[in-house]
Amino acid sequence: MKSLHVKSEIGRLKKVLLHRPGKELENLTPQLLERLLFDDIPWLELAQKEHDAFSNVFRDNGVDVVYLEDLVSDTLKQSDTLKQQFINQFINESHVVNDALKYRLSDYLNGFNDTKEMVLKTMSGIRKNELPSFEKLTLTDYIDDYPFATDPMPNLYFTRDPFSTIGNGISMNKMFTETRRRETLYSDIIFKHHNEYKDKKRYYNRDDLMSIEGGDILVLNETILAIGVSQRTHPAAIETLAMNVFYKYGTSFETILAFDIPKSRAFMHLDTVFTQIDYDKFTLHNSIDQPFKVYELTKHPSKQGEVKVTQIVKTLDQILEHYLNHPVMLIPCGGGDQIISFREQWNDGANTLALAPGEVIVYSRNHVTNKILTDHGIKIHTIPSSELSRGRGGPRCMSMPLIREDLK
Ligand SMILES: NC(=[NH2+])NCCC[C@H](N)C(=O)O
Repeated sequence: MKSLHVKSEIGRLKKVLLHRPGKELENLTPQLLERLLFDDIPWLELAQKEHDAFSNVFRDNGVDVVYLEDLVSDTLKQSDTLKQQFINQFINESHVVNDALKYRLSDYLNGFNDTKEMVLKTMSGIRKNELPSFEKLTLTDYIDDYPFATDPMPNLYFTRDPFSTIGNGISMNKMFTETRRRETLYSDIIFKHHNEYKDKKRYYNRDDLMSIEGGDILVLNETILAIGVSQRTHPAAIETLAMNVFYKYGTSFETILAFDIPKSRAFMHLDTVFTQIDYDKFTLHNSIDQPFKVYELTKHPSKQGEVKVTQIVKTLDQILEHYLNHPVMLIPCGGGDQIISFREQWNDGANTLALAPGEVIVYSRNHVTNKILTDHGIKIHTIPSSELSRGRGGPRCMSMPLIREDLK
């Protein structure tokens, strides 16, 4: 079996990548929330329990769960050089302001006997006052009272976004916000050096120019990708990915549908607008304006090596029916009720993760949407969500499928 294989959104899930939220959540303060893309401060202990319930749903359903922190530390344990290289890169990309602090950080991280503890420390953020022999050495130390030597990365539990499994390859995403950019250091090290994951085809790179995030990338089937043109994903990034998918690497993908969605946090990614729950059923954002502007990208029929772009303006169901070749049903979050829909959309009611066709993981708090799904014959696995939902992402955002079975 290949170590990466995802040719749909709904094929039976066999292996998934998660990150169990850690101390990075305890380094959130009201002052940092907006910049670190949170709306509230989750209580870590309960967030971890909720996350464990999430991972148990996978295990109970035959899905192999792997954790980001384990893959990274297994990779780094292979060689001291690699570990040092990772530490250096982490410090460089954390925008540490002076050399004295850089040396202290490097010593501190090298002082961990346990590589996984060291990795978790880079994720949680390092406070200046936890560095050994912290004393004021430089002008910055005297005057700058910012508490962190390196910022926490609270969004790491949204493993959907930093890289995306596409077929048997990946897109190593370039994150839109500075605060999420270092997250791809972890996936980068895995896909460069982990024995099972190294040397996979890369359709995008973290140092490419324009941003693209995994929440915007949906694998509709083995020939079609849907990608949101959002606040976070730039059209030029989609064009680069298209060139790589169509020409540079032989892949099965022939069409990319670029969905032009509103450029605002309320429509953060395409997977907050719709997710697939069955062959013919999708959830839908409660207040998206229709028709959609969608751009079809294909190999140019006459100009070798170029991408042909065709604009289509249609409703979402018309678009999906045309490309999937069968009728589809869109199920609006909250059933369209003015109050319920906004409330449940706020808690990612439309953001489901399929374990198999017609079987999805959802947040328990979105009980109205969940009931509608059940009424439509969908099997739902509910997970507790009072803390996890404060990061504004649902089950799809918190998971990156590595292997799905092909659809029949
Ligand atoms: N695929 C998703 N919709 N991810 C949601 C990520 C939420 C996260 N707080 C952010 O703003 O980046």
